[in-house]
Amino acid sequence: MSLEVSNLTKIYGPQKALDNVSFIAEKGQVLGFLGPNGAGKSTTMKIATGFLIPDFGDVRVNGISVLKHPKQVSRLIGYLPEHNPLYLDMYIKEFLFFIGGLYGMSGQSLKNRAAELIDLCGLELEAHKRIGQLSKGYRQRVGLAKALIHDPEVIVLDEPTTGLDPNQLVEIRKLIKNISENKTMILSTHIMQEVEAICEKVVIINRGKIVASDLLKNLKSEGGNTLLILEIEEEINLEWFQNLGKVRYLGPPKTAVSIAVQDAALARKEILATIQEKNLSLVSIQQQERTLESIFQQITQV
Ligand SMILES: Nc1ncnc2c1ncn2[C@@H]1O[C@H](COP(=O)(O)OP(=O)(O)OP(=O)(O)O)[C@@H](O)[C@H]1O
Repeated sequence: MSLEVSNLTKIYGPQKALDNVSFIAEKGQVLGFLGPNGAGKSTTMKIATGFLIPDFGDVRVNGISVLKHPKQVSRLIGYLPEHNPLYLDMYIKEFLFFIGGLYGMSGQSLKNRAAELIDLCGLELEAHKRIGQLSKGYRQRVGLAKALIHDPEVIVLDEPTTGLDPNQLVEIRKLIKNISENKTMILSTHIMQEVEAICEKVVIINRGKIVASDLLKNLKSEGGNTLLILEIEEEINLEWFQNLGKVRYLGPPKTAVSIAVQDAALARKEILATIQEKNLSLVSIQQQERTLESIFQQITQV
């Protein structure tokens, strides 16, 4: 089952929060939806799950329009919103029965499904507590169980690990990876390690526009596997190093740049030759493997 986002535009007053956003998430492939704060991730997720109407564009789940058939689509999608809303006075099971009821589930099949999710989401030991008594990590697990109760084909998770401690983080990531099998999953985040650990495909949004969309492995190899960080005392003109690979300023000030290169040894020689030829003062050249984090910074920093 695919989720196809087509030409979404959303305007808030004078601000275009989304500007012609399109991408496709496909079955069996976790799609990491990345962007800095305020880029438009949650707005896209809310529209995709039928909670917000766009000014232009549509989202189709298996060809079914969320604008024309919001109820039908909501049965196909499980959504964990950024601020995971839960009923704090309810017990976990009671809450899952309540949510299942909203999807028309009842009787033994609902009981079985709730028990299955309590097990899958590692909630057994806490099952006797009210949701308000749970830690943040366990509340996230309840949010995941809630999103999965109706066994949706498409799962949309908006920053599911924000605020978790390192142990909870690893556990929840494992859980997300497990439940993603044979499903279509969109995971919105700004944590790069999370994407490296879970996702096959990456879509990067910046200031409401899609700036990259590719398989993670393609994105990482594109434009060179090594990043050279050059700092000199003078202001750098990007054109000096453009023939070596993708160059971006790291500042202001414009005295440091990152250059994504294929052949680091050759590029270093050429950089030194340019510095000598132009009589510039070298501060440092550092070499890093190109990680998703450095790609993200290169793409989303001005
Ligand atoms: N209801 C609203 N009214 C006005 N502006 C809004 C509203 N909702 C979102 N925005 C603006 O739209 C832009 C995109 O917001 P959105 O929440 O989608 O970003 P995000 O990528 O999810 O950010 P974060 O990572 O910080 O959660 C932001 O500039 C935000 O202030």
